[in-house]
Amino acid sequence: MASRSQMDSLAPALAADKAAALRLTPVSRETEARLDAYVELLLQWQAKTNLVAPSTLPQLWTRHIADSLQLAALAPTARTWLDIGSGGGFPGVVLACVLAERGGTVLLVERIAKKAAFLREALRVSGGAGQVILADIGDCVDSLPQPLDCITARAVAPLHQLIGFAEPLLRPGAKALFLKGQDVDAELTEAARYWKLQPRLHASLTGGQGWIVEIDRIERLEQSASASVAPKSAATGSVGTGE
Ligand SMILES: C[S@@+](CC[C@H](N)C(=O)[O-])C[C@H]1O[C@@H](n2cnc3c(N)ncnc32)[C@H](O)[C@@H]1O
Repeated sequence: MASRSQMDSLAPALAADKAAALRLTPVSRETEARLDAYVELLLQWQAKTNLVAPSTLPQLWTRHIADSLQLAALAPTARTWLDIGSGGGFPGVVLACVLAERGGTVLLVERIAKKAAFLREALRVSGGAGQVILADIGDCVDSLPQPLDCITARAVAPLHQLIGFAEPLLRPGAKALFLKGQDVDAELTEAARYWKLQPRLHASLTGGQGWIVEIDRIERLEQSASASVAPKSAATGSVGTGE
């Protein structure tokens, strides 16, 4: 566990970062309280289980929580969510905190037992609305409760693989929201070898080189094909217009 003095020395930076994050992605007092409980637990577990890159801890709220919260605004009517590879809880636990108030639930699929144990404890202390499934997503797609309204993933696998996981689950009216970094164009080009897509790209509210790839329809190509997806230059660049 992180020592008391380590946590105390982080407190001023975290307080400023939290204020910045909640200006970007405002939440209710109830959701904020849930997120506070989650953050406290994450800081306690961080020393024994590497849940986030240690260098990002002072920016925990902007780099991780606001990054996750922005997805809720892109699918405001979605009730049943699936987060693939939730790890330390991004975006899954954060979305569970939002959905506890909004109404809805998140399935958090994680294949590492220690992280799944953390996720269960995070849902317990925060009161987030979710369920943890300890499994490889490739092994449990067929047994997941359905229908799903929204599928998410961050930092889990290349886009073409995520699309492969999502394809059998993405019914009409549902969508996938994948958080991606600066290589999004290359990932879209690679994905277009296997899938016919019409993705929408949203620039991340949290800045940097982040993008959200929104996909609401996936067709498998019979044979490999050259790129058929829009490059980043055709992005909407807008968050909050996805519904
Ligand atoms: C780099 S971490 C990212 C965690 C979190 N999504 C985030 O953005 O902070 C990737 C996580 O995905 C999990 N993971 C990778 N492939 C997976 C799979 N096929 N099924 C379930 N979990 C997977 C790993 O165990 C790990 O916890």
